[in-house]
Amino acid sequence: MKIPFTKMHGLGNSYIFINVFDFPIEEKILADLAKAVADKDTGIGSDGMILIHPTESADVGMRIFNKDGSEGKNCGNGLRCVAKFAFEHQLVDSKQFTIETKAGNVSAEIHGDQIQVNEVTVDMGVPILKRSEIPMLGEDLDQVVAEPFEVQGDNLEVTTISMGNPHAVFFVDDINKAPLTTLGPVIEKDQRFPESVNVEFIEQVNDQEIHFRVWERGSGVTQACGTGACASVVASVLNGKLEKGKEITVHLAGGDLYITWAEDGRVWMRGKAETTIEGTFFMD
Ligand SMILES: N[C@@H](CCC[C@H](N)C(=O)O)C(=O)O
Repeated sequence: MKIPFTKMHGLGNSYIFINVFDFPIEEKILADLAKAVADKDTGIGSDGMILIHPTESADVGMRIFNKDGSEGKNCGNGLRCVAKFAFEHQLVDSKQFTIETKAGNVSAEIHGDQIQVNEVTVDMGVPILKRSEIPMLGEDLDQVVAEPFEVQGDNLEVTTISMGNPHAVFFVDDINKAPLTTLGPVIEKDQRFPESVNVEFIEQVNDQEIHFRVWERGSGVTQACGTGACASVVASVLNGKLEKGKEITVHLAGGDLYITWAEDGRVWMRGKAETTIEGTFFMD
């Protein structure tokens, strides 16, 4: 099978995008296809795969698959890339439109024009805080903020947020010493998170900036995570480290995202989306 693809990234968080408006793909091969395209040696190399598909409920639909073939429900960097792709390929006819995800519909706005999309803003919706809806096991509190969390003998504090997908946020004094590759994979699969979890480490810089590193569920260390950046700003506000209603610059390994947890409860994300390769993937 010869599959046309576009490789895009948001701040280095890269996905292989397949436009299934033009090229329908059988459901049963999706997990294997995601693993195959993501493989850097025998495939293209990416953090996963995203399908851009027709839908009745929004202007365009998106499905995200992690590097290990598991399906996520939301992807902030992917949303900005899908918005750029849909606008540039005229799947939509205005700069503001809606995108369906498995976590619900969001709206996106293009900054730029057909020649150059500079940035995309996405209304990421209202974060979910209730413990059972993260989901996280334990007493069903309305929010889990700075809760003691013992892992491999380390006594940490966790704040959990769902942006349609689950995030466990930990504050550290020095981002360069965050236990990303040691505790990241352990926390990802911790039994307290029945659907596994994306793991973020945050260092507060001042009242407008944070440093951010992520171990993503199903993909491991990535250069950036849009939903994780949103979750981290929400977690910082809940811990009294940042103010609601202010735009926060999140410094990720791959660049900056601008996130606001607005007074009305909605989270806004603004940042770049870029195209790197177009081609054909050969699959047996
Ligand atoms: N990189 C993404 C999130 C992708 C999905 C995630 N790994 C999950 O399984 O929930 C982003 O930019 O938000």
